[in-house]
Amino acid sequence: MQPAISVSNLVKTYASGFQALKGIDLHIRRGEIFALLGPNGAGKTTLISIICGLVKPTCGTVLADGHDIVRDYRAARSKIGLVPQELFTDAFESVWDTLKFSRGLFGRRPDPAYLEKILRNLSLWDKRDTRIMALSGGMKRRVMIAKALSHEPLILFLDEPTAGVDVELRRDMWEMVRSLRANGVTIILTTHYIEEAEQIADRIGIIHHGEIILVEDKHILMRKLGKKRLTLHLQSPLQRIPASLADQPLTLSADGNNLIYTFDAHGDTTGIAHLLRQLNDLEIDFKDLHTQESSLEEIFVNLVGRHK
Ligand SMILES: Nc1ncnc2c1ncn2[C@@H]1O[C@H](COP(=O)(O)OP(=O)(O)OP(=O)(O)O)[C@@H](O)[C@H]1O
Repeated sequence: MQPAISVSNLVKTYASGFQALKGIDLHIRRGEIFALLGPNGAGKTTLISIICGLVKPTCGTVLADGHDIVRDYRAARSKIGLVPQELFTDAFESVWDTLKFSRGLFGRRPDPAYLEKILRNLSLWDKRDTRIMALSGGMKRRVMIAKALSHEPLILFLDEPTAGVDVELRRDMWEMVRSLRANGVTIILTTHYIEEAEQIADRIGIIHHGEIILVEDKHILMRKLGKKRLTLHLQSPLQRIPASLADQPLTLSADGNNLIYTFDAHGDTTGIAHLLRQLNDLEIDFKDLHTQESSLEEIFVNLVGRHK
C-alpha cells in the first residue's frame, strides 16, 4: 500500500545558511500513529511545515497520499489537517463560522452534521456561537483541532498538541486521536512528553540535528533498546560500592540504602545469580528487591546522548 506520507532526501537550508534538515527519508504508514521525537531545534517543526506546504524545501520530495506537495499542492494539502504549535485564528469570528469557512477553503461541500460531530467530540458545541477571542486558551486549542479536522483530512499533524493543556483536554485529545485512527486517519504527532508517545504511538521516529536517527515500532524499540533495572533494598546502608564489585554495572543511591543493577533484559544471561552470590560472600544482605523496565524517555535520552 502507498504510504500516507513519503519523504525522500529532504533538505532545508534557511536563508541564514543554517541547514535544518539534512536529507530526510521517512515513510509514514496509512492509519498509524507516528510520534516524532527530538530535542529542541532538532527540525520537527521544519519537517512538518514543509509537509504542510508552509515552508519551501531546498531539495527533495514529499508525497502526501501520493500527491507531490510542491507540484500538486492543492490536492496534497486537502489530505492534511494541521494543528500547529502556536494558536492563531480569526479572533472576531464565531467558532461555527471559523469551522465552516475552513472547510470551504478546501473546496469541501457544507456538512453541518459533520461539523456538529467534531464540535461535540471536542466539547465545543455549547460554544459554537461564541467569538474565538472570548474563549479560554484551552478552548482555543480545541478550536484549532476542530479547524484542522473540518475538511475531513486523511492525515493529521499535531505539533506539540498537549503543551500547556490541562489533564482533561489531554485525555479528550488522546481519546479523539484513537477514534480518528480507528476511522483510518493517519496521525503524526510531536511531543516533549515522551511518556505520551509511549502510551499512544505505534511507531517512533527520532530526529536529531536535522537527521532521522531511528524509526522503529514502539514495542520493538523498547524490547531492543530497553534495559531492566534490579533494585536491592539493603538491610544496612553502604558507604560505597565494594571494590570487588567495581566491574559490575552498579550504582548506589545517595543515602546508601539501595544498590541498583542494570542489565540487558534480552541478553543470554542477566548476571543476577552471580551478583547475588558476590553479595552473599561480602555479607551484604537485602530486605527486598524489585525490577523495573526502562521507559521510552530513558531510551530516547540515551540515543540522543550518543549522537551528540
Ligand atoms: N526561519 C528560520 N530561519 C533560520 N533558522 C531557522 C528558522 N526556523 C527554524 N530555524 C532553525 O532550524 C532549527 C530547527 O528548528 P525547528 O523549529 O524545526 O525545531 P523543532 O525540532 O521543532 O524544535 P522545538 O522542539 O524547539 O519546537 C533550529 O535550529 C532553528 O533555530
